[in-house]
Amino acid sequence: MRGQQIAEVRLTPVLISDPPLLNVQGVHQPYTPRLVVEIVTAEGTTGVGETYGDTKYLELARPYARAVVGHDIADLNGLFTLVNKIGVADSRVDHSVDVGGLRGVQSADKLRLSVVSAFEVACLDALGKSRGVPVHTLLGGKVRDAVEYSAYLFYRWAEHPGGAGEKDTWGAALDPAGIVEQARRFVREHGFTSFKLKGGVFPPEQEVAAIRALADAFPGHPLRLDPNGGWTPETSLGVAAELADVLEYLEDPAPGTAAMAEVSRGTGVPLATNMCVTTFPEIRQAFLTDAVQVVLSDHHYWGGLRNTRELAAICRVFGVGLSMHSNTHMGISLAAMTHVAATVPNLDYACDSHYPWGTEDVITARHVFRDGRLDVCDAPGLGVELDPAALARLHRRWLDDDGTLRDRDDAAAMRRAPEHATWTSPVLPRW
Ligand SMILES: O=C([O-])C(=O)C[C@H](O)[C@@H](O)C(=O)[O-]
Ligand SMILES: [Mg+2]
Repeated sequence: MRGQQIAEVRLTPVLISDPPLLNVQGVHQPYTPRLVVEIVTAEGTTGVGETYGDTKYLELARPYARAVVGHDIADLNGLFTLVNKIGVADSRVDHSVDVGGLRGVQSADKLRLSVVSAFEVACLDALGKSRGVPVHTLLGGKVRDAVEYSAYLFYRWAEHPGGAGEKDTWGAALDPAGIVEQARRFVREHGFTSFKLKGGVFPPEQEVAAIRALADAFPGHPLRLDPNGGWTPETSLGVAAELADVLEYLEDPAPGTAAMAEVSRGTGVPLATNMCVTTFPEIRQAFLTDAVQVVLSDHHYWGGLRNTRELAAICRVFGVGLSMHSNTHMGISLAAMTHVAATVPNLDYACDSHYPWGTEDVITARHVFRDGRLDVCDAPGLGVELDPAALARLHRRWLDDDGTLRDRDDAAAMRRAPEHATWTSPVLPRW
């Protein structure tokens, strides 16, 4: 159908505000790069997608945007054939954990998948709009009417070094009492009933104390701790033993599949990952060695919504649980996450989302969590509308940036604090 062919692609990199959230690598920058992809069909339907906006993704997205012109939006498999023709510079491929994202290896394929995912989502959005059906229908239909998210708790500073970026009213959270207070606000404002604490920031005993404080404040609620590979297997086993009675799962306690398998052999606490299983080729070793019991999917780097469902099917076969990972993102991605999560029967855990930390968006109406859940939208496509003025404003910020913030680097952001002027991302495991 000619009308379904892609006539134009608009790529708009933006910088969105991000609070000073701490992790094992450092601290979030005041603004995070994201890329908005708009696909316009010959008949004039527009679909939107969102992905990482760092330079390494833009470098691929630009030639890819030219390559997909003339492509039929319904030919979703063909999007992958086309992206495989885009070369990736060797310098972009890195088998260590990247300094900002904490998302495991960066293979050429994974970079390509992170780009194609936004185009796949945009095509699904356009296809849904042109057929008058929601994206979840195009994925086979929803199996639930609401998707549950967990409160994503972070140690954080009150503000960015030098007062940079946007101000917020959260204040600092650097000890168990601060984390409990943060959790209470998340509950008040969004109704979350499960909690994840981003760890790897302080020595493990302090983070164990924070989880204990959460368990006391919210008895019986699911709790997770994620130090992003910050601990040795021995330390991980110590933490697992201390928190076995309250943890729903322990996320990436130790770096790499072999270390995770070692931890797994010594504890009954389920281990989750968004670091050692982030691509299809990594699944085999991890599952065969029982290194992980839960995979945190992320449609951005797994290559879109249909690949997420393929991952879910593999997890189902192996009896491995599925949850959802999140980096800083906007409402287009949250809509995409919710549509795919609605269609996966074995999405057994509340999904992660940074969204409640965000204050800026490119959609006209921000998503609202009720009782920690998002209703699954039945409007055509993703069910979100792009706000051109907001998009232009956030793009302006990207244009005005001298390049410092266009590539996420949590270690560099940390060095901007005078007391951490010599900070480098720690060699993992740190403790
Ligand atoms: O391990 C995880 O869950 C993440 O990678 C989520 C985010 O990257 C988080 O760690 C962050 O943004 O600091
Ligand atoms: Mg994680």
